[in-house]
Amino acid sequence: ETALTAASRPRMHALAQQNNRRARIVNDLRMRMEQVIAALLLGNNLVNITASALATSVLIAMFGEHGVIYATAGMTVLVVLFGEVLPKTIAINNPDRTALAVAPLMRAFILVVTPFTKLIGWMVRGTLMLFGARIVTELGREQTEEELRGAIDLHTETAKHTETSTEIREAGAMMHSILDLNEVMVLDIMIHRQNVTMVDAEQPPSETVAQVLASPHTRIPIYQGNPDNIVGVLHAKALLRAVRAQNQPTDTLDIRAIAAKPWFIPSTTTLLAQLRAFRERREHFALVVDEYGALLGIVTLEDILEEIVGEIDDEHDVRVRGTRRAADGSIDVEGQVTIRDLNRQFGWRLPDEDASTIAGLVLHEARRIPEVGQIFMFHGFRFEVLERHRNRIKRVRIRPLEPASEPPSLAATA
Ligand SMILES: Nc1ncnc2c1ncn2[C@@H]1O[C@H](COP(=O)(O)OP(=O)(O)OP(=O)(O)O)[C@@H](O)[C@H]1O
Repeated sequence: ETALTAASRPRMHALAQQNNRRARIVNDLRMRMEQVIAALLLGNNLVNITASALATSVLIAMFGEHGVIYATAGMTVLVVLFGEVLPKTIAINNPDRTALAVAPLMRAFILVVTPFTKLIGWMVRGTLMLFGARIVTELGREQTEEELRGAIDLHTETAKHTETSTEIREAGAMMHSILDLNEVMVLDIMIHRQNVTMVDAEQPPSETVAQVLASPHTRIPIYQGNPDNIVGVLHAKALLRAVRAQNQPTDTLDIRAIAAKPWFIPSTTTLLAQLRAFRERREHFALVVDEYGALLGIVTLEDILEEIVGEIDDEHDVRVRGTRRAADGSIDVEGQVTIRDLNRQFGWRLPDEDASTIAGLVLHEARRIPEVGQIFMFHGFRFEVLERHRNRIKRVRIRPLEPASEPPSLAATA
């Protein structure tokens, strides 16, 4: 029982995948732990009680009434030593090997005593139900994930002083990020609409060509009338082909006809779902909309992959847009920069549960529209509002506080 409980779940799973018969039996037994415990206890008690009864009767025959004391002392030592401590110590020190070794025999034994254990099972369940208790034989999804995260950290921790520790730490961070994909939404990582390069469908095509050439990006959304009304996504290569194929002046190009159909996705889509959608649709670019269909921003395949592997810069990419290091070491950040990007670039741990942009975080913490020049201190950082436009915070200066001067809660000064 000790070995079965302590054996590594991931390892048994991996062995079973490689067709290891014994590992399959271990997994199978673990699925019905209730039966295993009942069978083992039955066998255990049967052996212990029979041995004690025999020893007592033999020793009484030899020493008279004192035989009871000798039998109790002798059997206690034997049972505790050879029946409990010794086998459990072996099992706990080598759970995987022990579990694999005993599993087939244990399964056969369980089969034989099934009629009795079934009876015991009913009685146990009946009694538990009487007290309103629930029986859990396997770990839930959340617990398994916790266990997996713990295993990753343990692995990283043990490699701390080895030559490959940096690689292992990076690999550990990637594995955590993969597990996060199911929890993070596109809203948290998208490029906000204000930072998206778009072109007006109604402007002269030659201007569009100039804008596409000037942009570091390959896919440019086209809007008609106002930026909320996206009518297509222009691929730079499609534009190049059209320009090349056309003998007339560029201004006669039909930009809307060249553009691909826009693909809109809800902002609450998880990164895992979006990754799958990108692969299934063989697309790299999606427009993120809120529940009313209003455009919030864009997300690309690269943005999701960066969540796993960290920043991927290609020859045209710009480092986190909207951040600049000030002379005193603080960072000037545009309001629309996402908290996730900042945390990643500067190794900070600002919370991104209540707001996804830095302006949103300041508004959330300040609980009012702050004035320019106002300073806030929270989450171990000092935030100074540098620029505001109407109700929007446009620029903030951020500086990590010295650990000693970190205030316990929000403090605002005008
Ligand atoms: N039109 C756009 N406006 C603003 N940001 C964009 C635009 N297109 C892509 N990005 C952003 O640029 C980064 C790189 O994305 P991605 O590599 O998919 O596109 P790209 O910059 O057009 O480069 P590529 O030519 O490799 O496709 C991502 O963060 C993505 O969100």
